[in-house]
Amino acid sequence: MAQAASVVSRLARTAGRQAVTSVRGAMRSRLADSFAQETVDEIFAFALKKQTGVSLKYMLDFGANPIQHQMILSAQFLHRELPVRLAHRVAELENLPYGLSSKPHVLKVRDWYVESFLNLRAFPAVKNIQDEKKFTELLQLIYSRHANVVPLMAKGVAELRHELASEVGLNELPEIHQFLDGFYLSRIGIRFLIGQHIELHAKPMENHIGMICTRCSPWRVSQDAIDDARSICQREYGTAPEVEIYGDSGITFAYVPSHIHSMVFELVKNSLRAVNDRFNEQESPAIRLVVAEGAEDVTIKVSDEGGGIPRSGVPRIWTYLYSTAPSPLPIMDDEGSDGPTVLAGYGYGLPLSRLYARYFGGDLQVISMDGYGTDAYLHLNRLGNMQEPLP
Ligand SMILES: Nc1ncnc2c1ncn2[C@@H]1O[C@H](COP(=O)(O)OP(=O)(O)OP(=O)(O)O)[C@@H](O)[C@H]1O
Repeated sequence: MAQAASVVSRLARTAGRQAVTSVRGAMRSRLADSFAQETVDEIFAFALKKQTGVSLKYMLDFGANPIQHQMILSAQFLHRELPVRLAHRVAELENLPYGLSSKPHVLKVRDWYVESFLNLRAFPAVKNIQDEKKFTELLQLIYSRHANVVPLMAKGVAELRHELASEVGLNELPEIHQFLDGFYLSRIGIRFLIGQHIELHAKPMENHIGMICTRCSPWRVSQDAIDDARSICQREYGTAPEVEIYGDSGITFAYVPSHIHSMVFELVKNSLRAVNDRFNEQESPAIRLVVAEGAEDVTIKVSDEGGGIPRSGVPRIWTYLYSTAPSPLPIMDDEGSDGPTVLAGYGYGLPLSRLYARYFGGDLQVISMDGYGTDAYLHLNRLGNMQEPLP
């Protein structure tokens, strides 16, 4: 697992470096159309700085006693680190192939990154708890500004796919997938760091250090995710197959419950759809979810008898915008408001869930038995001492 994650981070770092070096000319000119030369130069300089990763364990040790001194240290770290990470992403967004950089939705996302970069750079050094409080307000603003980045990027990529559909399928555009993987992975990291700092200010919850629950129960979180996925399935299909949980209900470990929830939700949602589509009105076999604890990982397996995935289609399930569900397009309005959650259709569920798992050194594997069903293995790194993968 650690090996897989380090390969991801190595690939992502290489891609990031290439983007930064080759972007020099294009970035300076396109950015200069919308921003002052001084801003362009500053972003360019920050895009060449090295990003600094943290581990879940570091966050746990650091946030165990969020005394004022630590809050200030955390704010100082973010004040230094976030502009570097944002500048790296601006550089990439300016240098995308096939004209993706000039798509209005992508430009809008880029402008959010530039705005947040400028806000952070304009903020004076954090020296005391008053500065730290104001800085946290800025972090809140940035956090909500970027809330709809995923749907907006999806819209830009969907537009590109539509344009190129006659020449080449998006699945044949590995650069776009590599970019999106790195971009979304970085976003997960940025939002986790900001979210963690903001949460340290919230009313303390038992066994919680910010967003991390030190006694997170994968069983309980999975049960919630199952309930949520089944209720959406019920709404769409009028019925929802049973989901049975097996394994040790007493397992607890330090992890971010909201991450587990969203990954399990996606997996169960996929299984519900497959089983429902295969069995229609007939009585369907239950989906089985197993929770197991090993020395390194907590693994959650979701197995269904929904007919599986044809072998030739398996690599495509990891690509963005591949879905066999009828598209719920228009994806979202310009502001990216999601509307009601639907059971499937964007093709983001699996690739994004895998990134969430990899962010903390875990992984997601999907093994299909065509004609029978699918097993998804979600490996969660229980030690959390992996360094963040940094694209
Ligand atoms: N358990 C499964 N059984 C059969 N096919 C599956 C299963 N899980 C995934 N797939 C296939 O992989 C495709 C991509 O899945 P993914 O979760 O990435 O996107 P989606 O569910 O179509 O859309 P969304 O972005 O809303 O999650 C699905 O459309 C489906 O064809």
